[in-house]
Amino acid sequence: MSAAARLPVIDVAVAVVQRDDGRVLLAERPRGKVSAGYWELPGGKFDAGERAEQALARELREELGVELDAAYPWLTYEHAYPDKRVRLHFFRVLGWHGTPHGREGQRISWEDPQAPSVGPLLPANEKLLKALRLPPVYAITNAGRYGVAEFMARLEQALEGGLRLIQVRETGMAPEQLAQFARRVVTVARRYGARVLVNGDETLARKVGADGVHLQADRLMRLSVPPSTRLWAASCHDARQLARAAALGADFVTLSPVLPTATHPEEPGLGWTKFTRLVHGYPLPVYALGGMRLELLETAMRHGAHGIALLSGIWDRVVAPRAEVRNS
Ligand SMILES: Nc1nc2c([nH]c(=O)n2[C@H]2C[C@H](O)[C@@H](COP(=O)(O)OP(=O)(O)OP(=O)(O)O)O2)c(=O)[nH]1
Ligand SMILES: [Mg+2]
Repeated sequence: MSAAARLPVIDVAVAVVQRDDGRVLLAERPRGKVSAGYWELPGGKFDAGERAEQALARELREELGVELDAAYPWLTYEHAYPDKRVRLHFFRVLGWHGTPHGREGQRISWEDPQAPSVGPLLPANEKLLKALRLPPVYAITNAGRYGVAEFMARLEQALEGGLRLIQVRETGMAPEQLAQFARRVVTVARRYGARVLVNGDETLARKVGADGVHLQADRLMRLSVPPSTRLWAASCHDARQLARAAALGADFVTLSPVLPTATHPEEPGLGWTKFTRLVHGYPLPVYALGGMRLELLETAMRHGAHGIALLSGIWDRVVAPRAEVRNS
């Protein structure tokens, strides 16, 4: 056992307070506390007998003078400092009242998680910022259903509507056709700053200039070394697979099937209760997959999901074009 593993773990509730414009509330650690001068997300240690949500509400009141109305559990991960280990229980704070201000004399600032202008941040927060850069919707291509030309039009429409993360998965295409299709998806995604993962094939992902690879669960379980692409994700269906993805350091996972799907309507799926149980305490962002519709995003988040993954529930939808997000 390493020295760090022997240190007791301190549970900490941490608030991800995000405005509609995506900016996140960061606070400077006050003078006199450990790591003074570092910037962090507001929060603090559980008091004896407190549950995570209670600690979160109390810390927001004490540190920022705001009352918590609604928070969804998000990631939970541990970080080892030289002299201690902390288990950070992150929550997305979606409702609060009052005006946040530094009640302990600390500076606070609403920051773009992509490029915070304050710092240094606590080293433990790096993973969190990476997770924050993942959008709420992950769309899986379905050109087999529409034909490539029609699909590309729908993809463009979804990108106009704000889609920023795509998985290329076309089981019916021959290799050359798939490569050509994946290239087209990457080209159009780039114009919107959207990221693309290719299902199952690292070599193809590199060849077409995609951001990474998305592995099926059986590949994940056989893997000894994680893919070296910028981004990688895996499909999980149970606790063992989730644990494996976490151990290998995936950027995110999908967990499925949550609800009955169009292709397997007779299968009940995990249901939200089991989904919540599986993702409770999990360190990586989880997209709920299976029977999802855009309307279910908030339900999924309430049950601990980072977001939702959609295969059919997105392309059928006519998304109103928003001229202002076009950056081609
Ligand atoms: N609040 C917060 N703490 C973090 C983050 N990342 C991280 O490693 N930590 C660590 C730093 C601290 O060792 C611990 C939280 O302790 P704290 O000093 O905020 O605790 P507290 O608010 O209860 O303060 P106190 O009662 O000890 O004065 O967790 C983060 O993003 N926010
Ligand atoms: Mg604190």
